[in-house]
Amino acid sequence: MARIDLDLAHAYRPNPAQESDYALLPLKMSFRDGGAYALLGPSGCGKTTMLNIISGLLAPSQGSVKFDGRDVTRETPQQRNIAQVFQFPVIYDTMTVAQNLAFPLHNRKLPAEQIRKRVGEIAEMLDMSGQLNQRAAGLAADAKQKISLGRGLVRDDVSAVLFDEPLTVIDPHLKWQLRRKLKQIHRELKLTLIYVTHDQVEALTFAEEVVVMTRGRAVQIGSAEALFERPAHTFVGHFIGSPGMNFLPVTSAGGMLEIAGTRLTATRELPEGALKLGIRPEYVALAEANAPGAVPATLTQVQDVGTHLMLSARAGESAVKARLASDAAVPAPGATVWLQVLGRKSCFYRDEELVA
Ligand SMILES: Nc1ncnc2c1ncn2[C@@H]1O[C@H](COP(=O)(O)OP(=O)(O)OP(=O)(O)O)[C@@H](O)[C@H]1O
Repeated sequence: MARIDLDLAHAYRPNPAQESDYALLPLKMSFRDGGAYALLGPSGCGKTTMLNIISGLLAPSQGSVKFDGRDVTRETPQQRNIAQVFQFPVIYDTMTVAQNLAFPLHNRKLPAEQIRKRVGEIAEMLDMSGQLNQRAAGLAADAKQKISLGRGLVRDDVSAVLFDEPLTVIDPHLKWQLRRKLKQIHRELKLTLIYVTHDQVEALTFAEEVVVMTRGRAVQIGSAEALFERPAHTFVGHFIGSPGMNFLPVTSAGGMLEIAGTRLTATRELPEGALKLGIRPEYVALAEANAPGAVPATLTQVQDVGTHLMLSARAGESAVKARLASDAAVPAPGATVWLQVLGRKSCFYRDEELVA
């Protein structure tokens, strides 16, 4: 296993001049030895570019990649000792499940007994013990992808295992099971795992730390809790959560805040000037009229989604959502409600970056 340090940028075109010429803007970040990471972001944000630079399939146009302090920037995936699992199964159809799983170990010329033991362990973790002697050709797509996952995880001497949207071909129910399985396998094997996905649920259930990316930038690296509670960038607030964070323009002056036409006393020290207040729908509450930290809003919609109520309202020019208990007393759409938006859970942004 290795600690991985990136200090690089990448442009597919020569002589990049502006930000949009870069697939990855200059970044400096580290992946801890034995950590489970997800690279999360919308299509085109640079996830696969970053993964390919880590694996050695792609050399960065600037900067370096280090494994345990050693510069590996020009090394191939084989030299870096990387295992990879792709979107679609990469297996040998004519071999049995056991032979497929054993293949990376045979290549390393491990003793037969050790191979047999390790293949048995991995098959058990993936619930494939009963299929070891079946030919891969006859198996369904998801079983084949499980073999691919197993082949990625079978060696314990790799620097890291990289996954590029590995559950794409798996049906939703099994996907859920496999995500949990991968997390369990990580706890048992302590491999460094890096997992690319555009699905926040997949990233948040699998990884200890999630790297959130947008337009070639890694805007935050953090636990599910940190991304939810203290998004470092408005993109994270918006992208993580369902629905995402509410944002309201705020003017801060001398300890007072003007939010949606209402003047409120700031509950903590804030920079002066124009800011954005970010508050998760989970933390917006109904309040009494003129309550401290509350603003008036017009209720536009109330949805009962079974486990809770989702309120949509308009405060000044801003749309605000609030998630309330399903038995909350809520007036009909059109009514004025007071929404508690200031409190311990509020975050403040300037130029899209968290400032308080
Ligand atoms: N081989 C290439 N040549 C030129 N541009 C590329 C190449 N590969 C990717 N890009 C561009 O680099 C940017 C980042 O792409 P990348 O594939 O890394 O994003 P991604 O987040 O993995 O997206 P997806 O989930 O759609 O694969 C995109 O603008 C893409 O069009």
